[in-house]
Amino acid sequence: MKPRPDTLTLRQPDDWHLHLRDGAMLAAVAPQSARHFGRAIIMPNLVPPVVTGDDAAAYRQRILAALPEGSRFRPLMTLYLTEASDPEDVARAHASGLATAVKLYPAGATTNSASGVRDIDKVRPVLERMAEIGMPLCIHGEVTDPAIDIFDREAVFIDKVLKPLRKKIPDLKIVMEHVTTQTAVDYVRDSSRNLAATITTHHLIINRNAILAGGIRPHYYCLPVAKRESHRLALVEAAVSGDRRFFLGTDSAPHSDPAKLQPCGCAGIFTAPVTLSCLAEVFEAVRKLDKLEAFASLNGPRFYGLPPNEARVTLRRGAPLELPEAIQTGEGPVTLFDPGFPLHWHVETEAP
Ligand SMILES: NC(=O)N[C@@H](CC(=O)O)C(=O)O
Ligand SMILES: [Zn+2]
Ligand SMILES: [Zn+2]
Repeated sequence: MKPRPDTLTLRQPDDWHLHLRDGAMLAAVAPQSARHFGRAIIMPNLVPPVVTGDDAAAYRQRILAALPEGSRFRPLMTLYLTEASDPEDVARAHASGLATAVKLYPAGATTNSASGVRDIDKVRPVLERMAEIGMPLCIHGEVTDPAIDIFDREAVFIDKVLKPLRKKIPDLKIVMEHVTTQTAVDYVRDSSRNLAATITTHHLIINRNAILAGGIRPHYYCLPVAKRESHRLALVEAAVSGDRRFFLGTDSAPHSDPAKLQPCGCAGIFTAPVTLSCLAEVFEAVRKLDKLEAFASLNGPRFYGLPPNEARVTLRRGAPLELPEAIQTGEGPVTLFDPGFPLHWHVETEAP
């Protein structure tokens, strides 16, 4: 049997789905991602949302201002698709290099999605324009029909929305964000082109028992909600497979503890600081550490048509990490994702 490796050097990973928020929260969480990641696709679900090219330019400046001195972290901006989005504005923002992608939230599907899309036909001119110019669409893939069980909303979205959309606009490049089901994994695997999926840190680690068994645990509540164990196993299999259509999007989504610990608490799990250590444990457990670089550092840039990062990070096995339970922010404490097992992999990065 091969001895277990104690170090692993990879091209610096990127995060293809990240919430940085704004104001005091942005100031606290941006350095956490910038420590480990080269780039991140920045989610636009602020209040009010980042809709236009001008909104994205201003938000990008606020993100850059929140980074530590000398940081090389690059925020890749997305535009929040509304029924009033202007195809010309979207195309201009893409052509100038300001916006990397557009984000589709079905109205009401998740945190700050009220300005999202109710009728997908209304945004067809934008989507057709994006297909022409090769601009990817990132999708929160859940239906919002209250008659559909929350555990089925992703699978129903694939049938009712995604399949018809991909038939109508086959040239549109789509990322199904934060997939949580075997159904979604199979759908992506069966597609021939223009479709990929991000997988989060937490969906590789928890199933729905983490939220509900033995007491209700709001810090494990996110959307799409974690599913049963067989689905988690399908996600792990996809992530470690090396298949280029699956890559890391942490969906690190900080909310203050007071906002989470409520009779109706916010959805979102804050994983950015522990993601690389968690992933190393997950990949190692199935003896696929050699596939971590593809998942975290190579497949994402390839789908987005960008070069992988030149910098390297080294993961080194050591004593279990001692992590704070929460980070302090100007909006109150934000609890860190606890994977429920010790994290032995320490992250060493090249100095900026
Ligand atoms: N994933 C979540 O549970 N929450 C995200 C929104 C999202 O990505 O759907 C958030 O912005 O808090
Ligand atoms: Zn989402
Ligand atoms: Zn998200």
